[in-house]
Amino acid sequence: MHTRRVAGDELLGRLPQPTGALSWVRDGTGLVGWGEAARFEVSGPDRFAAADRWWREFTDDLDVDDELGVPGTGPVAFVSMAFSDRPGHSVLVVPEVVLGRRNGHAWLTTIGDSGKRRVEPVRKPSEVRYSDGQVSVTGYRAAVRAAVERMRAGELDKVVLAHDLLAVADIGIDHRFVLEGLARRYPECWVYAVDGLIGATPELLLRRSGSVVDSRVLAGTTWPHDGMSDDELAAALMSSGKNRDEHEYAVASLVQTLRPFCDTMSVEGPSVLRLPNVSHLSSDVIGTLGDTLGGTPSLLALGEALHPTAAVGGTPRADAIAVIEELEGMDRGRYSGPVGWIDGNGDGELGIALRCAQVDGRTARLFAGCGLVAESDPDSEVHEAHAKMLPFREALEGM
Ligand SMILES: C=C(O[C@@H]1C=C(C(=O)O)C=C[C@H]1O)C(=O)O
Repeated sequence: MHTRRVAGDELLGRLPQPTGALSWVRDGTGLVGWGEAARFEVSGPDRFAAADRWWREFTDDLDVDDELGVPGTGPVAFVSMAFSDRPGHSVLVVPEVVLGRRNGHAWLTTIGDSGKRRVEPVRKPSEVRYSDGQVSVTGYRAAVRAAVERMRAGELDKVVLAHDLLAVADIGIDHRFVLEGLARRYPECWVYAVDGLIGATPELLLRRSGSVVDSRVLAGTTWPHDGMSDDELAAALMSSGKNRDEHEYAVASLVQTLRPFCDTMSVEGPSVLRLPNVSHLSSDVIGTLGDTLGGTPSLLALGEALHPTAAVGGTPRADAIAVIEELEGMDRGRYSGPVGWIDGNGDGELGIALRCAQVDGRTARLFAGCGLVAESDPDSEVHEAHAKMLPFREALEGM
């Protein structure tokens, strides 16, 4: 395999075909890929370790010719892990072609003699119809109410419940059309696509660049309502005890899990991250990895320890997972699991797969969830989940 410097500043615009897009792009930088040189699928509680092992063996056998030698050059796999230990299906895809841009570098990596693909024009659907997914809005409201009762009874502190929505377009969905729409409206988010899971997430589970790791924790959300200005919404979010509690649980759980791996750690925040559809309380956690026996842990090994954070599971983690299994009543698939890319040195970026849908032909299954605490109101949470589905809906409809 070869990595070469290239000129040009397009990423998503270079994807040649309507399906099979691979993407991890934020504000014009990142990686896109196409073609499949290799694929690894796995499920179960050992999925992270199995994926890590497979990737190490795969890269050990490669003959790499890399002109640049920076994170994202050389061998790269796009990663999308299932939320749940079971059921669940996780996947690593090694593209035939990777196009990357970062820190003033642009590069093209190819495996074998591949790369030439017919370029098909991007297609826009003219009609999209929606219907209930596995969990309707009514079912979701009831599940939220039941979860809030459990928290008022002191059974747990926080749990994240989600529901889904089906969209059917009049033509096969062109992954590139959705990705371009998401990237245009959400430049602050990581716009991703792996094996049909497509979305724009504002939340970074973990990035590893050598010994430095960082994470963006989000929890505590508001959305435009009651004619409030953006500044009023942000001020209300910062001073909301309910949202600050929810946020604190998420930061504390991340720090606690990452600490054993780190020599130093710091937290910046919370501040308000403003997106077109919602605003979140946001904190950045930065750490330096310490040397454990045999070196520093890979991104996938760290992802295994961190997932699921309180942003998508809850607190305490095991109690929250049990409540999700009991009350949510759907298979999340890869929604709310880690998604991103890894390279041959164990570096890379894993976001949390939010604001997304699983796309298959003309159908997209959209997901959104909300962090619940004892003070949560079921009607507000229904509105919040609706607001979180807007990015994908608007991109699919071409708004
Ligand atoms: C679970 C989702 O989002 C998470 C829940 C949040 C909240 O409840 O405030 C905020 C950001 C995410 O951590 C989702 O978008 O589906």
